[in-house]
Amino acid sequence: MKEIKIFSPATVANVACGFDVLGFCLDTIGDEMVIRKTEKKGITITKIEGYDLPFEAENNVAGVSALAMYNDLQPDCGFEIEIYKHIKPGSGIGSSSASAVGSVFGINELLGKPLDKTKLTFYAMKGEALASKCEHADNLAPAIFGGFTLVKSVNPLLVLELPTPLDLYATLIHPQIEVKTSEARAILPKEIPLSNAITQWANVGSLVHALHTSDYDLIKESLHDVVIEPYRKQLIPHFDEVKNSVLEVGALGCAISGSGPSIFALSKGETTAKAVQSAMQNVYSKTDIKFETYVSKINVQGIRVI
Ligand SMILES: Nc1ncnc2c1ncn2[C@@H]1O[C@H](COP(=O)(O)OP(=O)(O)O)[C@@H](O)[C@H]1O
Ligand SMILES: N[C@@H](CCOP(=O)(O)O)C(=O)O
Repeated sequence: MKEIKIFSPATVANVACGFDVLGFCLDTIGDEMVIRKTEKKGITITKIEGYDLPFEAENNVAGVSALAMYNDLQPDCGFEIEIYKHIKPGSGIGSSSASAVGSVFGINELLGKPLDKTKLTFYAMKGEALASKCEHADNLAPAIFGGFTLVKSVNPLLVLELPTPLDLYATLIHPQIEVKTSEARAILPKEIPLSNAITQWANVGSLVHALHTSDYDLIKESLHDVVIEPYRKQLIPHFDEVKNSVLEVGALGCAISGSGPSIFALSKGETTAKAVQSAMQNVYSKTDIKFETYVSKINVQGIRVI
C-alpha cells in the first residue's frame, strides 16, 4: 500500500472532572488526512485545506508527531501528508490532537502496523506539545483507542480504555471564538484547596464506576468540575446560561470541552441530546456570536481508514 486516507476524529478532553486524564471520542466530527509513501526521505506536508496552518513539518503538530516517529523508526522511504481540516484550531474539540494522531496512525498503517496504540499515542504527544506547550494525552488517547479513555500517567504512558454506555450521546456547541489551549492553561492556579481536590477525585472515581456499570444517575452525579471550570468559564460567553438551560431539559451534565470555547453535554438517548442542542442554540441565537452545534454518538472505534 502506497497511500491511505483516514478520518481523524474530534474528541472531548477532561469530561468535566478529569482534567488532563479523561476524554471521549466523537463520531462524524473530524478531519480527513491522506498519507502517502514517497521515495524521497523525510516528512513533507503537501496540502492543507480548511484553515491556515504552517506547512513546515516542525511547525505543524502533524509534522512534529510524524517526525518523532520517523526519526525513531528510520524507514527506507519518506511520507507526504495532506490535511483536510474540518475541526477549527482552538475549538476545544481536539483540533491539534486530530492532526497529531492522524499522521502517526497513517504512517503506521503504511509501514504494516509495527507500533501498538500506546506507542502511537506516545508519538502523537510530541506533536500535541507544540500546540499546548505541554505533553497531555487526554484528546489523543480517545482519538486512537476510541470510546472513553483514562490516561493513568504520561511517563510512562499508560492508557486505560473505559466502557461506553450504549445510550450515551454528546451534544456540543462551538462558539466561533478561538481559545488557545496554551493560554487556557496559563490562567489556571498551580495549587488547589484540599476540599476541592477531594470533591474532584471523588467525581472521577464515581464517573469511572458509572461508565463501567452504565449507571446514568451516577454519571449525572459525577459530571462536575470544581477545579478548572471556575477559572476557564470566564473565557466562554454565556457559559452558565448554556449549562443551566441544558440541565433543565434533561442533560446528565454539562461542562467545558477541553480548554474551550466549546461546551459539551452528555445525555441519555438521542431525543434528549437533540433537546439539549435546541437549548444551546436558543442561548447563543440571542447573541452576535456565530456558533455551530453537533449531536454525536460516542465513537467507540476512534481513528479509522476511509
Ligand atoms: N495541524 C494542526 N492542527 C491544528 N492546530 C495546529 C496544527 N498545527 C499547528 N497548530 C497550532 O495549534 C494551535 C491550536 O491548538 P489548540 O490551541 O490546542 O487547539 P485545539 O483545542 O482545537 O486543539 C494553533 O495555534 C494552531 O496554529
Ligand atoms: N486537558 C487539556 C485538554 C485540551 O483540549 P483541547 O481540545 O482544548 O486541545 C486542557 O484542558 O488544557
